[in-house]
Amino acid sequence: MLISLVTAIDSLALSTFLYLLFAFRDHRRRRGSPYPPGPPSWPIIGNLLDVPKLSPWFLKYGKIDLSSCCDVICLQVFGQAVVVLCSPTAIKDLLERRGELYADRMPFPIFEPELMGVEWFLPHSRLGKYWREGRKLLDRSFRPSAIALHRGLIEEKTRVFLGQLLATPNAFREHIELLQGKIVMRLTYGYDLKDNDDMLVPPRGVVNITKQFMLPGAALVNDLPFLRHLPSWVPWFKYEPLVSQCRELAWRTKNEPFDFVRNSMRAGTAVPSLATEYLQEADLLSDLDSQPRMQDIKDLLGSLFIAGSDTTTAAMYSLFLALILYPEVQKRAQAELDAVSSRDRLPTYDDKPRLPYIEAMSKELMRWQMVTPLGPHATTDDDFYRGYFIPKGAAVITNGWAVLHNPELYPDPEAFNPDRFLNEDGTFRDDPMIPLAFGAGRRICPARHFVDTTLFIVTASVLSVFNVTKAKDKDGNDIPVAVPPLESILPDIAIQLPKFGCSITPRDKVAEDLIRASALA
Ligand code: HEM
Repeated sequence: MLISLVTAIDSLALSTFLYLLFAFRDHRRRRGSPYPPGPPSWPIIGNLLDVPKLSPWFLKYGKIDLSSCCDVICLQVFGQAVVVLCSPTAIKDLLERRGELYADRMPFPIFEPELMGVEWFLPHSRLGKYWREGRKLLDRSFRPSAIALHRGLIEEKTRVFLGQLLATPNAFREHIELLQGKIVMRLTYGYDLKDNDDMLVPPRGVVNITKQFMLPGAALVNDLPFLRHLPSWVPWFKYEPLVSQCRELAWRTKNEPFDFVRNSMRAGTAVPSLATEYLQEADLLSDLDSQPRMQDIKDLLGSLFIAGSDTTTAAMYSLFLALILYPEVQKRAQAELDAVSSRDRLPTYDDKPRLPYIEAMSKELMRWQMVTPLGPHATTDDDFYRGYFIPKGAAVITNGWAVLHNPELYPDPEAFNPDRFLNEDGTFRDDPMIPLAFGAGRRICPARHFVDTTLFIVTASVLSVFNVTKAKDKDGNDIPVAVPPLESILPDIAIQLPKFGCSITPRDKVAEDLIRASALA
């Protein structure tokens, strides 16, 4: 009895000592500055219970009054600081002006090679040689002047897409997925996808599994990394089957298409692509198995489909939702298109200067159902901002949704209204805030101009030949469709709208003939 009392007193004394030591060191490091304000927290777990489980983060932390001082919020989860930036000023000040300090990513122990095996995925990779060299290559390949080289590819695949919409309009969601897959696989590997199962099963599987483990609190091993050393048969390790499955899919994601390129290069049949370009430049042609440079290029290329699939298909999917909900927008866009192309050809990217409304529509798409509302960065050193302390290793989340849905900046923000991006004389008005849809700072999406171009071409092409309206029930009545309430959207890295139906019909015989002729061209 006496011994256990002594042990209890010892433990209490030790805990108090450690707590005071930690508090003292923390205070010295903060130089007396407080962390940014945030909700009250519990001991040890901190704000774990404040991490939204059912509704997305941007909803909970996007309703903050941006005119107040609380556009920088701090939560603590198991001692990990999570800073949420909710205003353009805070995002610019920190992610852009102090870019180097805010360009890291959070470690995700569950992504390590011996667990899920996706540590090579560039958007997750920590700062270092792999990221810097890979990022340099991507910035070059996706710079605005280089996109001109890819326009023909986007237009070609979009024509095939129109043909598929004509043949099986009800499968429009699958056609969108295939369109995106075709564009990225051809661009990256020079590979022509045949259907949605061809080469795409592994990367889609990786996307579906990894996204389940990325939000704070989603996998205990991310917060308590030592848990990964426990054997996989320990009962709490309930996600082990998914983890092993992901490891195998991740291996196939980067190796299968890369082997295709390597074999076609050896056979002299390779189609020019990012893969052939990077390999030629790295002077690896004489030794196609050279390590580790080869490995880095393989990893970088493998990242592209994963990074671009859910995101771009979600944006295209929201185009169809906007078209059925806003028929007046559709009519105006078609009138603009008809004036430019006289309906005897499909529009091309070169028509853009004369299609300001279509350009405004593609910008509004990125704002309206913003696909990636949270860009998670991490700090590489301690920082002080407006008198607050932001520690080294803090997760820094840019709440782009809060900015792009702020009613002071975008009145009636839930409405799809391309007029936001038009001047009074009808010319297109650029908006410096819209790139937030692609993140901010050094990790901003390198493919943003490519995505802009794709959305423009797809929007213009679809509207020039199709009418998109609500689907009908068996009695011929419109099936109602609504924008899903934000509360119903599950937390995800890229927001996916729930499935909805629509009727996609050629505008007339002229349009139908044009689709058939272009799909064959
Ligand atoms: C609608 C389509 C897309 C959206 C909304 C989007 C959005 C984003 C966002 C928010 C980030 C993180 C930015 C940050 O941390 O600040 C990102 C990173 C990235 N995206 Fe995209 N993206 C899209 C399409 C694509 C496509 C088509 C590709 C490639 C073909 C791509 C490649 C990448 C890569 C490689 C990164 C990692 C950059 C880095 O960590 O340095 N994205 N994207």
